[in-house]
Amino acid sequence: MKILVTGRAGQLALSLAERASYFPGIELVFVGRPELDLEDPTSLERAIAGARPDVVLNAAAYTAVDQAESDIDTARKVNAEAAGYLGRAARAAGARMIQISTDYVFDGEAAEPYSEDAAIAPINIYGRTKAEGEAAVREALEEHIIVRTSWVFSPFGKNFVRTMLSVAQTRETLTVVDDQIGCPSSALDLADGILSMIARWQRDPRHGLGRTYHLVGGGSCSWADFARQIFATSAAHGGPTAQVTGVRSAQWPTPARRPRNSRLDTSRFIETFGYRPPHWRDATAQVVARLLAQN
Ligand SMILES: NC(=O)C1=CN([C@@H]2O[C@H](COP(=O)(O)OP(=O)(O)OC[C@H]3O[C@@H](n4cnc5c(N)ncnc54)[C@H](OP(=O)(O)O)[C@@H]3O)[C@@H](O)[C@H]2O)C=CC1
Ligand SMILES: Cc1cn([C@H]2C[C@H](O)[C@@H](COP(=O)(O)OP(=O)(O)O[C@H]3O[C@@H](C)C(=O)[C@@H](O)[C@H]3O)O2)c(=O)[nH]c1=O
Ligand SMILES: [Mg+2]
Repeated sequence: MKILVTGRAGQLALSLAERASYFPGIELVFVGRPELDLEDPTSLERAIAGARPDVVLNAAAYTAVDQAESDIDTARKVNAEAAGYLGRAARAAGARMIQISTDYVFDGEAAEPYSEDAAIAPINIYGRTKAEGEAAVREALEEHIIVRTSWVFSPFGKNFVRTMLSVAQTRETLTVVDDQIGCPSSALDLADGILSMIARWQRDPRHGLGRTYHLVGGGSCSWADFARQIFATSAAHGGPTAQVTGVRSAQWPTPARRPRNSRLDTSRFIETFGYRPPHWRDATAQVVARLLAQN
C-alpha cells in the first residue's frame, strides 16, 4: 500500500519515516516544500496525480498557535483550504485520506475527557482553521479518517520537551502554566497507531472508514506537570534541569487563548484498531533519554 505523506520535516512525518520499517507492505512517500506547498492548490493535485497513492496522509499544518492569531490568511490556507483540496484530489485519484487534527478544536470548558462526538467550539485561530480543515475533508470524500491528537512531542522539530530542555540550560527556575490540562502524545507512538490503522486495511480495506478518532498518550497532566516530568528524567540522566513553579494562564499571557481541559478520550481508536498508546510519563522519559543521548 502506497501512502503519500505531506510534509517532510514535521514531527509526525519524521516519526512515520522512523517507524515504517516495522510495518511490511506499507510504502511511505514524503512530499514537502517546494514541490508540495499547501498554499498552492495546483502543487497538491500534481503531487497526488504523480504519486498515485492509495492513501493521502496530511501531516503538514500551520502549527504556530500564537503566530496564527496575526496570520489568519496563511493559517486558513494551510490548515483549512489545503485539506479540502487534498481531499478532492485524493477522491479524484481513487485514494482515501487521513487528516490529522487537534484537541484545540474544543473550547476546554468540559470537565471530562472529550469524545469524538462532543461539540467543537475552537477558541483560537489555529483551532478554528483546523476545525474548518476537518469539515472540508468530511465534505470532500467519504473514504476519510480524521485523527485528533494533542500536545505532540518527539526527538524532532519544535516541541515542548525540546523547549524545556533548552531553556533549562540557562535557567534554574521556570514558571509554567498549571491550569491547562491535556494529554502529551509522543509522535513516535502516534506513528505506530496510524501505521497500525493502515496495516489493518491490508486485510480489511474498509475498516473504520468515514469516522473521527482521538489518539493521544495515556494519562493526562498540566503543562507544569509535563515540565516537571521532563526535568526529573533529565536530572536522572545528568541532563539540564530546572525548578518549575506552576502559574495560572493569566500569569502567562499569550496572543492565543488555549483550552483549559483538552483531554481526549482514545477508547474509540483502541477498540477499532487495537492500538493503545503508552502512558505519557513513559513516552516522555524515552524521548528525553534519547535527546540527551544525542547531545
Ligand atoms: N504539534 C502539536 O503539538 C500538535 C500537532 N497536531 C497536528 O498534527 C499534525 C502534525 O503536526 P507536527 O508534526 O507536530 O507538525 P510540525 O509543526 O512539526 O510540522 C509541520 C509540517 O508542516 C509543514 N508545512 C507547514 N506549512 C506548509 C506549507 N505551506 N506547505 C507544505 N508544508 C507545510 C512544515 O514544513 P517545513 O518543514 O517545510 O516547515 C512541517 O513539515 C498537524 O496536522 C498538526 O496540526 C495536533 C495536535 C498537537
Ligand atoms: C515555554 C513555556 C510555555 N508555557 C505555556 C504556554 C502554553 O500554555 C503551554 C504550552 O506551550 P506551547 O507553545 O508548547 O503550546 P502550544 O503551541 O499551544 O501547543 C499546542 O500546539 C498545537 C499545534 C496543538 O495542536 C496542541 O495540541 C498543543 O500541542 O505552556 C509556560 O507556561 N511556560 C513556558 O516557559
Ligand atoms: Mg507551539
